[in-house]
Order: sequence, then C-alpha cells, then structure tokens
Amino acid sequence: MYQIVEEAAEKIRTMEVRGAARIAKFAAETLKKFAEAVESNFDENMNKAAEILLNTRPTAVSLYNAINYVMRYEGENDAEKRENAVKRAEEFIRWVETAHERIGKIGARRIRKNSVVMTHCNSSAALAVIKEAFREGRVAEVFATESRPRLQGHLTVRELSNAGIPATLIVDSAVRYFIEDVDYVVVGADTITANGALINKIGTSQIALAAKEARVPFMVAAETYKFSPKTLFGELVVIEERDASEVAPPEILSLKGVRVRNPAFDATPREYIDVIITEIGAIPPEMAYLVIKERLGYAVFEEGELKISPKHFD
Ligand SMILES: O=P(O)(O)OC[C@H]1O[C@H](OP(=O)(O)O)[C@H](O)[C@@H]1O
Repeated sequence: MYQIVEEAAEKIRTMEVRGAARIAKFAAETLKKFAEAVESNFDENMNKAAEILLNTRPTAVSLYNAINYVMRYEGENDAEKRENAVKRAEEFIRWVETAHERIGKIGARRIRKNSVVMTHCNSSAALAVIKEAFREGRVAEVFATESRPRLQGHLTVRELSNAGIPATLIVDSAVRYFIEDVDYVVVGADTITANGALINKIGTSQIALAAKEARVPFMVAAETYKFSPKTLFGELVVIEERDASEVAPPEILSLKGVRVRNPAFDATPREYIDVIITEIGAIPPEMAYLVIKERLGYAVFEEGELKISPKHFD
C-alpha cells in the first residue's frame, strides 16, 4: 500500500515530477489513490503518507498546501473520512487545473502588443500568460534562460516551439546583456511569503535586479495555493540545497579546499515585483497577506502547533 506513496515521493525528490503546480497536483492525486487503498486505521495511515510526501522537497509551499488541503478531511468513521479525503483531493486537483486559464487571461492583459518577454526556468503559470499573450498578438518573442543546473530552460523552449512562439535560449549569466531588448519579465513562483516576497528558481532575484535597473516590469504568475500561510506566523521558507553533483563533475568535487554549493531557489523582495498574477486577479505583492487570509483560510495555534484550515473558492 505504501508503495504508491514511496514511489511518488521518489519521483518528486529526483524531479522526475517537478514544477510547483505539478508536484502539488501529483501529491493530491497520490493521496487520493492512497486513501482509496487504505483498509484500516485511516488517520494513522494517511498521516504517515502525508509525512512521506511532505519530506521530499521543502521549498514549494504548493506541496504543503495540497497535502494540508486533503488532510483536513472529516468524517465519523473510516468510510466517511475516505470519501471526504477523496473529495478534497479532487477539489484541489480541480483548483490546479482551472487556475492557469484565468492566470493566462489576466496576465496577458498586462502585456502590450508585440512585446518581448523574458522568462526563467520552466513555469507552467508563466507559460500560461505567455501563450495567451502570444495568441492575442501581445507577445512576439521570448527569451528563455537555460536555468542551470537542471536546464529547465530546455523544457521551456521546447514548449514555446511547440506553441509556435519564437524563442531565444540564453545562459543565465546573459540576462543583463539582453535585458535592454526585453519589455517584460514573466516568471513563476514556488512560494509567495506573507510579506510579498517571491521564492523561485535560483537566479530569479538576479533577473529582478537587472529588470529594475533597466525599468523592465517584473511580473510573477502564481496560483493562490503558492502563497504560504506558514510565513504569516513567522516561519521562514526553507531553501532546498540539492546535491553538489548536479553542479560539478567528480574531479572538481574532489578538489581539496573547494566546496560546491547548489541552492535551488532564491528570494526576490517585493520591491522588485510589479504585480502578481493569480487566478483571482492581478494583485500587488503587498496584498499577499490578504490572499493568505481570505483564500487559504485561517490559521491557529493549537498546543503550540500551527494548524491551518484551508478554504477553497471556485
Ligand atoms: O508551478 P509552475 O508555475 O509550473 O512552476 C513554478 C516553479 O517551480 C519550478 O521549480 P522546480 O523546477 O520544481 O525546482 C521553478 O522554480 C518554477 O518557476
């Protein structure tokens, strides 16, 4: 029974399944399958499964929000709890599936005709905006960064090519070189904190700096389940540091006195962000607190532990 969960966790850890939205949806799908398979001790088994999924990648709060949403199931007995958990998992999956279309439409409106857009990594939310803007004649060309070390930029240019959108792939260090040719930066999010900071793929904050200097608007596309309720209570976002072997070959890793570091994400303060495009509207980063409160539900401390009861609006 735990095989479903262990295998899913491994796929998230190794990034076979990646991207903040995809891992969240995948976790909800996995919990749904697991709930359907649990025969007894529903609470105990579900808690264990949730824990295994949670301990895969620490940074994207979408994973936490997905698991938390499903785990707030209710019921008098195991059968009722199962039914409710499955229902909640399906609700969360629908939330993921419907958000992009709205984000695409809202985000596209912010982009003027024939613009050049720069994006980083591979974000399904940012691509939703770019693709819709292209359909409306607003995007003419896209600069996509390579996004070392995992090269998600290759996925992005492949996707752009499939959509017929002219794309230029650049190395991450060429961002400032090309920023003058760009009208907008559009990136995704792994987490938005209560104070409106963006946690996204390593290198995002450097792009934000270059964009600010060149007065290029910096837009973030983020579904509301990327907002972090935990940060409202002072918890800091854990930045995942991945294995050094993703960055350098063995002959470098074995050099005496040399350390190789591989943080996967960085933080961009809200001052660098013009707007966050969510499925409920284009909001300033200063409004993150309200999104967390209104959209993700209330949070309370119970026996010293933070408990969050997510709500969902259609
Ligand atoms: O949810 P969507 O918009 O698809 O992606 C959001 C973010 O998730 C990715 O992380 P990783 O590649 O899983 O480390 C990137 O940082 C990307 O910007």
